[in-house]
Amino acid sequence: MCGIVGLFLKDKALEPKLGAMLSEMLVSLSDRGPDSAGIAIYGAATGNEAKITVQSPKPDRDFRGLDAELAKAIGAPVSVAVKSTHAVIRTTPDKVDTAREALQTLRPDIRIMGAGEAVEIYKEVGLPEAVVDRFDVRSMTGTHGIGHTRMATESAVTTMGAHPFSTGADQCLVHNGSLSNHNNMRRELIRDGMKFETENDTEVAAAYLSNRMAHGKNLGEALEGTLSDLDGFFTFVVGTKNGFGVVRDPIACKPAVMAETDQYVAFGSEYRALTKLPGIDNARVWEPEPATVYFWEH
Ligand SMILES: NC(=O)CC[C@H](N)C(=O)O
Repeated sequence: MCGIVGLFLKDKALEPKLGAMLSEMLVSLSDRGPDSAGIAIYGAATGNEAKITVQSPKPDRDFRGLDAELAKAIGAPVSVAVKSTHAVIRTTPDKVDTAREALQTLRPDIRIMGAGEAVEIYKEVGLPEAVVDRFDVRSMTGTHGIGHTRMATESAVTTMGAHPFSTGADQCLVHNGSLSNHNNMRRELIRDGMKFETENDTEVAAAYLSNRMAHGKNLGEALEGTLSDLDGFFTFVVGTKNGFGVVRDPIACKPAVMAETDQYVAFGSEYRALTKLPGIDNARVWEPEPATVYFWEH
């Protein structure tokens, strides 16, 4: 099982409702995965601000005074917006790597969920409803987003094992399925400098795409590569700063449905995830083909 959703807006008028629509879509698939849930929301990048979403098992201790300590350590302005166990740290784009390093020393228990100019990632153990409430995702505005509710097949049920997995700036991925060559692929990617936080197969798929894009491929080309380089079952839904992509393995045994109108492109593991979207009755609705890459960019 596992339930995945994605929503890529074309109509700016819907942006204030992105969090509410994506939350509704994910909650409707709760029975596909009780272990953990997560959502990535992309807001418009301003070009002069970067965001690092972090998680702490002890938020009261770790987030208190962090803004001033981190600003001093990296020599740049920092703000910290706390939401339950997560916080979004904002600083200047050139300081993201320095800030990540400084965090390891200042707050060793903090985990990084993702970073970039546009993305914020919220994920925890528990059902979608609880996760969406805890992080007030329904009130979030944005241009596109992806979400996941997990029934674990690989690796422990932990915050870090929850999807979306983010392995590159503004990149993240959710997955329904299981990969059979992820250990070999992980070793190959580590040899090429990629870093891993978990034993999870999906993290390998995310890192594979980040690695290919770091080598100059665009999102569509990187997704195409999964069809020859990754073995096993997969439906992937992927977000980048401006883009949104979908690919299914050649057998495509995991359910998937897409809908497109003038206002949005939407993905759901099942049609019930799409039923509340505006104009769905007149949308073009289709099952994405096996071994076929779909992607959209703003
Ligand atoms: N049921 C699934 O699709 C699981 C996805 C992935 N293999 C995981 O364990 O997280």
